Amino acid sequence: MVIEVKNLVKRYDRIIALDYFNLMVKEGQIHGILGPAGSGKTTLLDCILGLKKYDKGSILLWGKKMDRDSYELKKDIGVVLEEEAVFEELTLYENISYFCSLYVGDKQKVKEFTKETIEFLGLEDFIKLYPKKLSPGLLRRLSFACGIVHKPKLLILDEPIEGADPHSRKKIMDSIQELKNRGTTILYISQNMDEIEQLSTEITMLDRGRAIAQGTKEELKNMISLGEKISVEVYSLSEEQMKEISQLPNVSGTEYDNRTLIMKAKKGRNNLMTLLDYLQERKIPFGRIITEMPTLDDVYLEITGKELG
Ligand SMILES: Nc1ncnc2c1ncn2[C@@H]1O[C@H](COP(=O)(O)OP(=O)(O)OP(=O)(O)O)[C@@H](O)[C@H]1O
Repeated sequence: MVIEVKNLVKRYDRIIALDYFNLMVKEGQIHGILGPAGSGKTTLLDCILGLKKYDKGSILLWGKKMDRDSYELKKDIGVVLEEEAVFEELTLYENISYFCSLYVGDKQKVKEFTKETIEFLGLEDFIKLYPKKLSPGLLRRLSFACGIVHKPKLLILDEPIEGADPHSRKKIMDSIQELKNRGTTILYISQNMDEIEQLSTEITMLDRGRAIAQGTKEELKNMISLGEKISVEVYSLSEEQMKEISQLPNVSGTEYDNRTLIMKAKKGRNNLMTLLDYLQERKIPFGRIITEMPTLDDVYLEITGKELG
């Protein structure tokens, strides 16, 4: 196990930021931590990195306890935070090289790793620029480069693509996937369900410091009763017809807005057929049909009663 967090409790006076929180991250996984603002993500990160003391529980990295001065452990970890932590007085090249030299002693290796990382993130054309001259997307790529240049075995990412343009987002997301393919273990902390869904092999959902659900995205989606969301373009529907639709078998919710009927159905076969049969029998004209499987937001909503935000 790469990360093992057991019954972690962290309080700030009366606020319980982590409430008997458990997490297991296996080697080679991308483990996503998904939770809204204030759910305890940053606190968890600080505790794992040994930057904050906690009240109860234990945290082990590769079976060892991490402290502020656990240098041997820290050199195997790369961290990329939401806020850029680069030096304004160093160029892009110098920043990446500096972060590498913190963990890699051999000067030739530092050069080699720096060059490799610059190519990996497509930063060749910007090596002489100072951070102030970089676009937000390039700055994100620079931060990411500084976090991975020493080839850590564990990469901890906190909202790593927040504020980046689509091109830089894709570049970073592809790099994360590639690092995983090369065997890096990744903890991906975010409020964004799409990023988590796209990358994670395993997901932990966090609500008020508690791990409310853990598993693969398929397992999480199977935990809830919602099976699918069917949207049908319908030009008009009476209240009576809406009521009848809401009483069809398996239907758990209906909405009609902007000429679109949305029917939420529990897991089961033929939900779409049942609805279309109803519309046809009543000779109600309809247009485009879209069926969607539950999203991680639906899972979060059903378990906590709140949206991810
Ligand atoms: N230094 C602090 N003193 C008091 N309360 C704090 C402190 N840091 C965090 N908290 C509280 O602890 C809880 C968890 O906060 P935390 O920042 O870990 O959540 P988060 O999920 O990272 O949120 P965000 O995405 O907004 O950063 C929140 O209720 C927050 O207000």
